Amino acid sequence: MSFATRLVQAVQKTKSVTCVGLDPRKASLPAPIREAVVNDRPDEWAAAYTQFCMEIIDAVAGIVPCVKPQAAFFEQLGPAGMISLGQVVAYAREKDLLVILDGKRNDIGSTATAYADAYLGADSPWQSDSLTVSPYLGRDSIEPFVEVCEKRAAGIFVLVKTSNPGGGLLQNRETDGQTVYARVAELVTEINADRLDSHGFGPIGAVVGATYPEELAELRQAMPHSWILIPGFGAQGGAADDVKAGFLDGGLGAVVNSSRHLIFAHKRPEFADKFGDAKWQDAVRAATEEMNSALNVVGGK
Ligand SMILES: O=C(O)c1cc(=O)[nH]c(=O)n1[C@@H]1O[C@H](COP(=O)(O)O)[C@@H](O)[C@H]1O
Repeated sequence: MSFATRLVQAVQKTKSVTCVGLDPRKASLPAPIREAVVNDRPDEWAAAYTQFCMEIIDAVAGIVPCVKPQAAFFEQLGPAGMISLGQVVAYAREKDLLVILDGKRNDIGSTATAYADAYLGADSPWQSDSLTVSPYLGRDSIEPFVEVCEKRAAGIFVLVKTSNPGGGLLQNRETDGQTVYARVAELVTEINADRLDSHGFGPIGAVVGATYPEELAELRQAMPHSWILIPGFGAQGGAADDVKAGFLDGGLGAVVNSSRHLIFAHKRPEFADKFGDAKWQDAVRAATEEMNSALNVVGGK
């Protein structure tokens, strides 16, 4: 079954469009996890990240469709971090969560094939369900991912309009009367066109930030066959009303990522007193349930 169809089913089963971002950061880890690191060694931190992410996965399994491990935080720890990333991906899949690996990879076509095989291929050591991909090397750099997606029923999310304030420098540039992000969206739609599942979704999703609600509305129209991954909710200022335009009629078509606001919820004033470091897992679950409710109100399934 294609990744897009599996995402439809996961959203319907969990009645949630929340994606929990797994972005472990040393300084923000709850005390019970941090205290296990005695000698400040990368392998100790890696074990802490694995423990932290697995407990988050336990807290949210069944109430969200997917998680998004951010490779950067694991890469910071070197080889031990990469082992941790592999363990976290495997554990999430074991718990029936779809994994969007956030690596923002790409390169010239022949190297893109290696990235595609590495993260999504049949013999991939990671076995991720999907991967975030940069479009700026052009169509021939995306096609190797599409091939692997078809072979292994995987998916990709192409960066179309990112959530950061500086993204517009290139993405909002106009050439031939069209913004660069609109051209990327057109490319995504072209590639999806003859690869649709029974719900009308193709394997090529798109990333559009919650911090740009007007562009999100425009891009929802421009990419009717894409799942849209919407990061920037919570810590970056995006709120439920900002992501409303990302959903198709019926509440499908978008998943909204939040990382810091969910995984470090024990530090947020509204959860700190009730849960604190000792019950940090309960804070993750409460914050995730709160996000689910907020998104359901604005039309997410
Ligand atoms: O591809 C992404 O997930 C992504 C794209 C984007 O435009 N903006 C963005 O914030 N992200 C990622 O989404 C996560 C956001 O984290 P929080 O700001 O803590 O919710 C980080 O892992 C970012 O790398």
